[in-house]
Formats: sequence, C-alpha cells, structure tokens
Amino acid sequence: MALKKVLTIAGSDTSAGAGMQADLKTFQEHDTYGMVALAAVVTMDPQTWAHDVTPLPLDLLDKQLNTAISIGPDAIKTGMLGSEEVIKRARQAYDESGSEIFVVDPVMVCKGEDEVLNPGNTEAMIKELLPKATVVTPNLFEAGQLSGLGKLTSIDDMKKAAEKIHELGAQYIVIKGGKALESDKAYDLYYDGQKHILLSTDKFQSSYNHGAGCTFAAATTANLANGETPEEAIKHAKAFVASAIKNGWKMNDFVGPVDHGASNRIEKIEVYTEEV
Ligand SMILES: Nc1ncnc2c1ncn2[C@@H]1O[C@H](COP(=O)(O)OP(=O)(O)O)[C@@H](O)[C@H]1O
Ligand SMILES: Cc1ncc(COP(=O)(O)O)c(C=O)c1O
Ligand SMILES: [Mg+2]
Repeated sequence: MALKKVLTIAGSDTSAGAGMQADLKTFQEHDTYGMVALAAVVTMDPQTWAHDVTPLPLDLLDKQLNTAISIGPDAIKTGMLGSEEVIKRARQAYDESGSEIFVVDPVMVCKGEDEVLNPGNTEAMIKELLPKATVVTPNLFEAGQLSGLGKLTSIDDMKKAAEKIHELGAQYIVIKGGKALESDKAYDLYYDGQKHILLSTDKFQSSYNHGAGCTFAAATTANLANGETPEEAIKHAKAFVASAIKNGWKMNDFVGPVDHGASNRIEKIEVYTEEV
C-alpha cells in the first residue's frame, strides 16, 4: 500500500533536533512519506547558542507550497511559521490541499529562549489556524497565550484553557504539561469538546529534550494520516516522544536533542489515561 503523504510547513533547525528535521525523522519512523515547505531557517551562535531566525522570501514559500499541494498531501502539520503572512499562507495551503487533517503546533518560543518570536502571531494563529485545526498542540505557555488565560499552573487551569481553545474552533486540543508543569509525572491534557483525558508517563530527564514538542506533533500527524482516531494518535505520539526524551543525548554544552528513533529502536514507554 502506498505510504501516506505528510507535509510539514515549518522552520529548519540547523541543529536538527527540532523543526522540520524533527518532523521528517518522525514521519519516517511512522512509515509515512514526509514532505517540507520551509518557512524560515534557525541558526545558532556557536559561542552562545543564541538563536537567529531568518525567514525565507514569501515567494519562495509560495513556490514550495504550490509544489507540495500539487502532490496531494494526506495530512498537513505546521511548526514555526514566524510571521502573520506565513501563518496566512499556511491556512490557504491547507484550504487548497483538500486534506482533512491539519495539525497545528503553535510554536511561539524555542526552548531555552524566553522571548516570544512575534506577538502578532498569536492573533493570526487564533484567526487563521485554530478554526481549521484538527488537533492543536500548545505547550503550557502557548495554551495560556491562545486561551488568553495567561500563566497556567495546574490541571484545572489546563482544562479551562482547553475549553477556551475549543471555542476558538480547534476540534481536538492537547495541552502539553510536559516539562513546564510542576509534577512528578509528565502530564498532557486532551479535550475533544466533551471529555477531558489526562495522559501521563513517567517524567524522564529534561536536560536533553530539544525537539520534544515538534516530535510529539509530527507523530500525532503521522498517526492521524495512518488512520488512527485523534485519541489514539495523541496517546501513541506521547509514548513515542517519551521514549525519545528518555533517550535524549548531549550534543554540546548548550543543547541535547531527543532521539527521534528511540521508540522503534530502543524501548517502548507506557502511557496511562484517565478522565478528569
Ligand atoms: N521530562 C519529560 N519526561 C517525559 N515526557 C516529557 C518530559 N518533558 C516533556 N515531555 C512530553 O513531551 C511532549 C512535548 O512537551 P514539551 O517539551 O512541554 O513541549 P514543547 O517542546 O513544545 O515545549 C509532551 O508530550 C510532554 O508531556
Ligand atoms: C525551527 C524550529 N521549530 C520549532 C522549534 C520548537 O522546538 P520544540 O520542539 O523544542 O518546541 C524550534 C526550537 O528551536 C526550532 O528551531
Ligand atoms: Mg514546542
């Protein structure tokens, strides 16, 4: 059977733990055919590892989107988009694609960097992306921004934020408590408009977790393309990224990426679920 075609509209992380590199590696691990339309290139200062984001010219993004859409992706994921213009283009590309799976990873900051990439982006994501999102995968910070609730510190806060984001049009929401929520387990909250499900795994080391969010959203996209329900897709994506984090490794004095292949190559991790 032909592989499902999965397109990421995202940035390039030259260190290759996050961004479109994480997406492509994760798509491959899920037996899907990964494709890319590149929106920006992130480079790091070798001395300080400060991130520098260089957007690609919009006409070059348009050419890539035209090509990719003509191939007929079965599912589309977004990652770092960088500007309101690019967010609009991503929405148009999804509308034109005929695909019915749109996974929005609303990347606002890079881990280790606390400056929001561009505040106007939040409004554009709310207006352009959420109404079309099959699944949206904000981390704790991003969920606070999208919901307008600000800082979230508890599962109860996450439930309220998920309900707000659902009202904005996203069909399925998963808020990643993950590294940011103070807790003994790694919790994520799933909401489908009716029930809240708390997903958890053991909490593993968090020094070498670069790319965890991208990997989680890419795995969700691939699982949906392969026919899983949103609930299954997210649960399996969480197991996949938990193994990737457990086996994360030190790249240099600044960063350590997750091991995108760990779930298939090294070990499976169990995910627990309960309705809350
Ligand atoms: N230390 C950890 N151990 C296990 N799972 C984790 C850990 N940190 C994050 N996760 C999981 O990894 C996924 C990505 O979460 P997170 O790192 O918070 O996202 P982002 O990279 O977008 O900020 C989520 O499923 C989260 O629960
Ligand atoms: C291109 C790109 N996309 C997305 C991200 C976000 O990565 P994470 O999966 O750690 O949230 C980064 C972070 O460096 C990045 O460089
Ligand atoms: Mg992220």
